[in-house]
Amino acid sequence: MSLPATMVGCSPKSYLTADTAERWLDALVDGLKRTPEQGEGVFVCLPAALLARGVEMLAPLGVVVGTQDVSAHPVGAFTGEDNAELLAGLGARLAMIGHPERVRYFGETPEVFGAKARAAAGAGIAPVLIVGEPERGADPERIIRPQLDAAFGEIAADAPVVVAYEPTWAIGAAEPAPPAHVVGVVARLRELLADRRGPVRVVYGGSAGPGTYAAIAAAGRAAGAPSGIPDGVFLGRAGVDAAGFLATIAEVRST
Ligand SMILES: O=C[C@H](O)COP(=O)(O)O
Repeated sequence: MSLPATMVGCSPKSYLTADTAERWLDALVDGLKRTPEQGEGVFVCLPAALLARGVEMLAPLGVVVGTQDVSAHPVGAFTGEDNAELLAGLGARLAMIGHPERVRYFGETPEVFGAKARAAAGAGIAPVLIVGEPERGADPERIIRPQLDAAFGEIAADAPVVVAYEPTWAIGAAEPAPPAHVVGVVARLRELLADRRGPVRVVYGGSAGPGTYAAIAAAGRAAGAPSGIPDGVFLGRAGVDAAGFLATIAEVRST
């Protein structure tokens, strides 16, 4: 599976209901249809319950549709689980793995993340690996290396992956991580990912919205560190507002 060169996406987490999801999808379709690129370079990671509808509405525009989770278990007697084969068959091309909210609220461990990455990649779904340090001031590399290893120990070196750098302290915060900090970590992440043989994209998430990508790109240019500029941004709350998501898509495309 290939990945777009630039990737700007949204995980609406569990903010949507049946009604608001329909309005959100309608607004995205409407906004994307007004752009020459339509859904190129755009991705969404939806609750599994919205996957089929999201694929139906967004995939024809070229949006890459994925999920926020994937079962670590195969097809079988695992009540409540959404196995990777099922998700892939419904059109999922991405699955988020390792989000701090999965750790905090659902007790997921690096072993679970590894098993989920294996299941996703085995079904042809690219894992979106969420990595980042838990506290401001912590050494990102010390935390990120084992997070990457937990997944990379389970999937082939040529499997496509998206790595979302999301420092936990910047998720659901008043503002994103400082642009210079993001540039430093993303540049190092690209070095850590250099031995991957398949497509790899690096995006930034954590209170991102309109203005975030432009600020990081400006910091990367000012530092003479183009490798520190991520391939896109990954929105949570700000993207639940379709206008905010569309504005961010336009910004990334024009930066
Ligand atoms: O996956 C998305 C991130 O957790 C970002 O969420 P946020 O933009 O609401 O901070």
